[in-house]
Amino acid sequence: MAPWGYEKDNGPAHWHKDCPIANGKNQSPIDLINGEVKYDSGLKPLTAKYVPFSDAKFLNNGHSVQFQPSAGNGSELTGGPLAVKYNFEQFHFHWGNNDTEGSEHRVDGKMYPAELHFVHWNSTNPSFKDAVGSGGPNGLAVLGFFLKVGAENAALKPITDLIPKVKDAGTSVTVPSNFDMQAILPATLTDYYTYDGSLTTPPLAECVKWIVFKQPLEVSAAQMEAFRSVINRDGKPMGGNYRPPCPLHDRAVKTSFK
Ligand SMILES: O[B-]1(O)OCc2ccc(NC(=S)NCc3ccccc3)cc21
Ligand SMILES: [Zn+2]
Repeated sequence: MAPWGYEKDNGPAHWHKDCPIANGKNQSPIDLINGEVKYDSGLKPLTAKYVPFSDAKFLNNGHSVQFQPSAGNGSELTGGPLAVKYNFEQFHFHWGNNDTEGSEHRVDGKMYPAELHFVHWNSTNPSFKDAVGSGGPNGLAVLGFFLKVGAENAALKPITDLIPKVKDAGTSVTVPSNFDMQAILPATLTDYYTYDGSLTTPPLAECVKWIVFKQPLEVSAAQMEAFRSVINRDGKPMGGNYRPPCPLHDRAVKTSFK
C-alpha cells in the first residue's frame, strides 16, 4: 500500500490493512458528547513545565507540521489524570481546507478548524518508542487544544511564521532558541475531557491518555491560511489531515468541569 495519508486511495478507511488495531475498541479521535460525559471531582489541574530548547526543529513530515526538540529536553507534564511524570516529545497540528472542518476530536458533533496535539511519554519508560509499545493507555499523555479563528496567537506566531520554510514534505528548519513553548498554553490547565484512546495516525497504538481542553485557543485567519499553504508528500495541500471520529464502545469520557 502506498504510504498512509488522507487521500481517497490511502486515507483512514484503508489504514486497517496495515494496522488492524484501526478497528479496535480504544481508538481516537472521538466525538465528545456532553450529554454522555461524567464529571470527576478527583481530576485536578495539570502542570506543564516547559524549559527553553537549545536545538529544536520544525518539520513537515508529509502528514503534519511538527515541533520536535532534541531528546531529553527536561520538559514535563504531571497532574490531572496522570499518575506519574510524562516527558515532552513533540507537538503538531491537524487542520482543514476551510473553517468548518479540521479538528480530530469533535464536541457534540462540532468540528473546529484545527487541533493542536502536545505529545508526552510516560517517564517510567526508557524512550518514547518504548512508551508507545508499553501496552495499556498510560504510555502517552496527549494534550489536545482546539483552534478557532480569531485574534492572532502571539505565542504560536514564531511557529506559524516558519511554515513557509517547511512548505514541502521532508523539509525542516531550526527553531530560534528563544521560542517560548510555555506561552502557548493557557495559564491554568483546567476544564478538560479525558479518556483512554489511541494515536490518530498509524500505527494507531492504543497507548494514549487523551486530555482535550474545552476552551479553544485562537489563531488569526492569516495563521490558518499559513497551515493551508502546506503541501503533503503527494504535492497536494495537507489540509484535511484529520481522522474521522471512532466508536466509543464501552469507554467513559470524564470531565474536570461540571
Ligand atoms: O494521534 B496523534 O496525531 O496525536 C498524538 C500522537 C502522538 C504520536 C503520533 N505518531 C507518531 S510519533 N508516530 C511515529 C512513531 C510511532 C510509533 C513509534 C515510533 C514513532 C501521532 C499522534
Ligand atoms: Zn495528532
